[in-house]
Amino acid sequence: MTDPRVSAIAEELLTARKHAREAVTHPHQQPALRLDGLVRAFHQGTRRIDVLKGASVDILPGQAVALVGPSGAGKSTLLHIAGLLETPDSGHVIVNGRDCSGMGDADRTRVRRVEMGFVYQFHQLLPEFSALENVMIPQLIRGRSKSQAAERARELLGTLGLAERLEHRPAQLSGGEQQRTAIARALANSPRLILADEPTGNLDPYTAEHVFEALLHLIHTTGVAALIATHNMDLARRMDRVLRLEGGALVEVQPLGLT
Ligand SMILES: Nc1ncnc2c1ncn2[C@@H]1O[C@H](COP(=O)(O)OP(=O)(O)OP(=O)(O)O)[C@@H](O)[C@H]1O
Repeated sequence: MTDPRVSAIAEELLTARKHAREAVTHPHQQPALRLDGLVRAFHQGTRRIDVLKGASVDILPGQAVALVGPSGAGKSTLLHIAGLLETPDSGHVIVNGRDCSGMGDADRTRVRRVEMGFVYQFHQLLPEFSALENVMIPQLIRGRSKSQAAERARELLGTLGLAERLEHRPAQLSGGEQQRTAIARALANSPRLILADEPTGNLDPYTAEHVFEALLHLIHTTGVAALIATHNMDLARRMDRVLRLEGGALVEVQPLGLT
């Protein structure tokens, strides 16, 4: 017989996914992220590579959105632009209703710190600090007190199953534990938007599954919006929406129809 706690969690997840899908058809909510007509080309010698040719999308709070496409399609380029690390040749990045296109460096950094969390394939945790400290640091930078930051870090790491690993340094954690710590760090300041580039790409399939489930659970329970680039079609089809980069544009595809 299924453990009732498992059934309750499964039901909670299904309801959250249903709401996230419904949000697509009830776009009265303000998007956490709007990409509007992004264009980006690179020049190499005399050669010009048109990577983005008018990529647009709205992502609503609580939606986990997969970003797929073949190698070289422009997924990382799009994430860098959405994360305000690069500027497009034209087009707009609108975060929680604010157009960030014309912002200077200081404002872009502030929006990144306050509104966004980043998860990369290689977690980039600070090796000399414990898991707890790694999750506290972005909060201390934001001006939270040490005790508040520690409380929030404990709560997040506990939710991710790392309550017994708080004092471990990255080298003393498994790959999956390191990546879960990185997810906790990304969520530490309660961002409105998570941007993730192959967040489970360096993990074995079993560990990847656990890390992905933890990430999905947090997206659906906190209401953060997430754009997650992945080559893993099994993971992509379990997200609320799937966007494929095709010919420099974003095309919405049906998760269940993915190959
Ligand atoms: N700084 C740069 N200078 C020149 N070309 C670049 C630069 N950055 C990216 N490109 C080119 O832009 C294209 C898109 O690269 P991008 O890394 O965004 O693709 P991707 O979809 O993330 O690929 P992958 O799945 O392999 O990570 C590639 O052809 C790449 O060579």
